[in-house]
Amino acid sequence: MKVAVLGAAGGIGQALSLLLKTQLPAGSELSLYDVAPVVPGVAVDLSHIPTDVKVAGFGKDDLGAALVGSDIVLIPAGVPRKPGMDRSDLFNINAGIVANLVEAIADNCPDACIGIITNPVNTTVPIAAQVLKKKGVYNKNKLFGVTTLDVIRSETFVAELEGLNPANITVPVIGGHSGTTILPLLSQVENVTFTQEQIEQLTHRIQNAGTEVVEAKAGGGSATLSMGQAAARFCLSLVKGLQGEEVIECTYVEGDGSDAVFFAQPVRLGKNGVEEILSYGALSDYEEKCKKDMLDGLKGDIQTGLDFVK
Ligand SMILES: NC(=O)C1=CN([C@@H]2O[C@H](COP(=O)(O)OP(=O)(O)OC[C@H]3O[C@@H](n4cnc5c(N)ncnc54)[C@H](O)[C@@H]3O)[C@@H](O)[C@H]2O)C=CC1
Ligand SMILES: O=C([O-])CC(=O)C(=O)O
Repeated sequence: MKVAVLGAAGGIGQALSLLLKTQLPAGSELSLYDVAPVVPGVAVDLSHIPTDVKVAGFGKDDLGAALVGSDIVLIPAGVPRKPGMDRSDLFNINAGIVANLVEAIADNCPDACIGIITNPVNTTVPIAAQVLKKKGVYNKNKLFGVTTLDVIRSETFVAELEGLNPANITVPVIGGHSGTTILPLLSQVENVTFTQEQIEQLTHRIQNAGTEVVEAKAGGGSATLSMGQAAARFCLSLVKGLQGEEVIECTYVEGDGSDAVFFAQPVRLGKNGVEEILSYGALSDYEEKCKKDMLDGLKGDIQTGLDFVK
């Protein structure tokens, strides 16, 4: 299994690469690409960890070499938020970065599964889809917006509130990855009952958890360590799927379009990427209203991405 990380020298990239170096199956290859000159050093540093995962670093002129033969490409390249910014404020810089990187993926490893981490995810995933379509290699079952951070935050916050082990909690999170488009389905958490007030407070905290980190880092960036963990979990699920196991994850994909063209929802991963888009089940009245209220915003974010690539 070959996994490429584009933006590997950044805050997320380094945390993610460390986790993959220690957790990918034996015999895997990890290919680290970044425009920052430190990237070969990150690769050398990781290569001293005694696991059977080969690491190679690629600088800015070697994107093709980094990508060739990749089964999975993860993209955390781009700029993060500062306090006072929305994720959509990152569009001007990050849209072009994602478009260029995805174009290179189309040229060098068109069959790879692609996980987009770069914000604004609601918009960068449609951009990636358009670029792949233009190149004639779009496979909707292999393009993912990584929304796993919303899932692990939900698991953590529910466990904290209820005094439970987060390992035993599952919370589906649907919609998108910014503000109210993040919709945790707290009505579906097993063996826990919340008051309406608790549901509203938890929902608000999960939707604003990115901002919580941005403000706590006070200008030093956004979530990197928890995102590294989230992306590693998602990547390892993709690996298991490609190896023939069935795994379920919530992720932002092109589905049947019944809510929006791109929508985060539970999917069954397998040898072909998405094997099946799963139903997210019945929503409570509150969740139904939250979904209805956010859909126009999500659709607008998607259209911005579709319009970016002419
Ligand atoms: N999907 C999600 O849940 C989350 C997404 N993010 C997003 O992830 C992105 C990265 O965040 P951080 O790692 O904190 O930022 P960072 O600034 O620490 O790292 C970004 C890296 O990307 C590299 N880079 C920039 N342009 C590039 C290009 N054209 N090709 C390759 N590498 C390039 C930079 O050199 C840098 O090393 C941001 O857009 C952030 O908003 C952050 C947290 C959660
Ligand atoms: O909030 C941000 O800008 C980074 C992010 O997507 C998150 O932490 O969920």
